[in-house]
Amino acid sequence: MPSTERKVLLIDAGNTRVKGALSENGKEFNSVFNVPTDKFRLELLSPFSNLPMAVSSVVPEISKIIKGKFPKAFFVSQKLNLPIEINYKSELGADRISNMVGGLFYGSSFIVGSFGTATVIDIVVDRKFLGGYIFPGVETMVKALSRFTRKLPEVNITPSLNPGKSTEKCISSGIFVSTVGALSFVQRKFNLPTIVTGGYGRLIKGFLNRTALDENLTFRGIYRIFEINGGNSPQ
Ligand SMILES: Nc1ncnc2c1ncn2[C@@H]1O[C@H](COP(=O)(O)OP(=O)(O)OP(=O)(O)O)[C@@H](O)[C@H]1O
Ligand SMILES: CC(C)(CO)[C@@H](O)C(=O)NCCC(=O)O
Repeated sequence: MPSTERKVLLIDAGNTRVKGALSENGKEFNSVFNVPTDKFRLELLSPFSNLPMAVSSVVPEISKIIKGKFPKAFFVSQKLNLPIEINYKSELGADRISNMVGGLFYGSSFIVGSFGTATVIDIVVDRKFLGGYIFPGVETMVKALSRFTRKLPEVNITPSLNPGKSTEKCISSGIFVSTVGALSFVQRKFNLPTIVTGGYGRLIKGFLNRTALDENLTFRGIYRIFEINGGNSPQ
């Protein structure tokens, strides 16, 4: 079989951006697109329409349009056979499931920190999901402060834990400390190695101990879940 036929198109549809990557082995990931969620168009998938497709989506509209055109596309969900035991009273985000399964690459007990539109911290102990934390993502905090106050501007975040001496620096440090501080608190509580992913993961990693950065964590998990559920077998 030519190698192109074994490639899988992986899609991570988040609230701010939709990302696509190709992988042949679940270890290397070649980014093929990364677009704002409201600019996502099916044409982006046309060059890959012959490949199997595995999707993690937390955006129902994106799931719907992909399913409409590609009914065989594989979607990550709690209903699948998963290598992590999950007992959750709501529908757990597909990105959280994928990130935790991606985390198994590093061991069977860990913390995942995902810094997207929302910041999510999830705890896995002995391949069992213990629970998590969801709070506003870094950019979401920036926007919310500006939106709900009269005098606070939208600022760029500079990674610093030092107290600010201007409005801009106070907001930047405040949001940075609140995000790094939350993860640091959870690390102290659970004493587990940590994997961070998402836009601000790179900036945050440098301020924490026992923390690895994996920008492909979601793709890693999607691929693994696809594989475990026989996504490679002919239909
Ligand atoms: N390399 C980077 N350095 C700093 N900030 C970044 C970087 N990449 C993305 N960001 C910012 O981080 C935020 C989160 O980005 P990321 O792509 O991880 O998630 P997202 O797609 O925005 O979130 P979601 O997955 O929830 O849609 C975005 O607002 C983006 O502006
Ligand atoms: C928490 C987010 C927004 C993080 O992307 C996503 O995983 C989601 O929409 N989750 C659904 C709700 C939940 O996981 O409990």
